[in-house]
Amino acid sequence: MTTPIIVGNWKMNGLSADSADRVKSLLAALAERPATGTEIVICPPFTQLGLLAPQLKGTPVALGAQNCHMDEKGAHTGDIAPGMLTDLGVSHVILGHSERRRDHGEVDETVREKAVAAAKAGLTPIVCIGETEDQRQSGEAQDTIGWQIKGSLPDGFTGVVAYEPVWAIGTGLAATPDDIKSTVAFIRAELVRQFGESGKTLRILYGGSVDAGNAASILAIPDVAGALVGGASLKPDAFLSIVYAVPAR
Ligand SMILES: O=C(CO)COP(=O)(O)O
Repeated sequence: MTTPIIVGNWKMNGLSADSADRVKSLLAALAERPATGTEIVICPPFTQLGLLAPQLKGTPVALGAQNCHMDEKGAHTGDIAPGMLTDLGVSHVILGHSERRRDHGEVDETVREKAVAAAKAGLTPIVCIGETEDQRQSGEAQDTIGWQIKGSLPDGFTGVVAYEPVWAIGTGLAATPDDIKSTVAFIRAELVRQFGESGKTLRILYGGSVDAGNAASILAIPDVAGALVGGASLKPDAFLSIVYAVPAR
């Protein structure tokens, strides 16, 4: 059976005090009302990982990073190796987010290399794919996603795929459940084409303006295993509403 997964991507938000408070609120609520059977991951900025790791140890909330390098170590000023993340107790890593593709020249090939390195270090890669508004308008959404799947996911991939239409990120305009359903069906078909049997069980998340109001309708889509949440993950109440909106399957 597929384990649902809700991932909070804090992006470039969080100083020591507010991060610790946010985690404290999450843990207190989850102690009162556990979300048994749902994997919950928060991905704060690198600077918070070492501080939050002890707070999260032994709790139902796992710790993720927002990027990593593809090399184990070496002359890469300002970069973080996968093994440095596991060393802190990090278990997941977001790779190929559209904001990194946009701001840092991240391309499918580097995402793939990072996914290999992350898995080798014992991290679960969460690889992001999704079309821009221009690609959508010009009818290239599926081609784009198809290429991203081929290019970003390495052989033997066992991580998580996050479908995040770029136009839906941070806009308050989530894709409609019908659109998500048809795109996820396309992604599933591509995964099966690329990976055979194992492509049938890889988890697919949706991300892009998921909030407390729309989470239930998105998470009810049969092949959507969870959500990658940006803005709403900074508000414990909203994030918890999304966690609790996971349907029993
Ligand atoms: O990019 C996202 C998560 O990775 C989505 O961000 P928002 O939920 O703020 O739209």
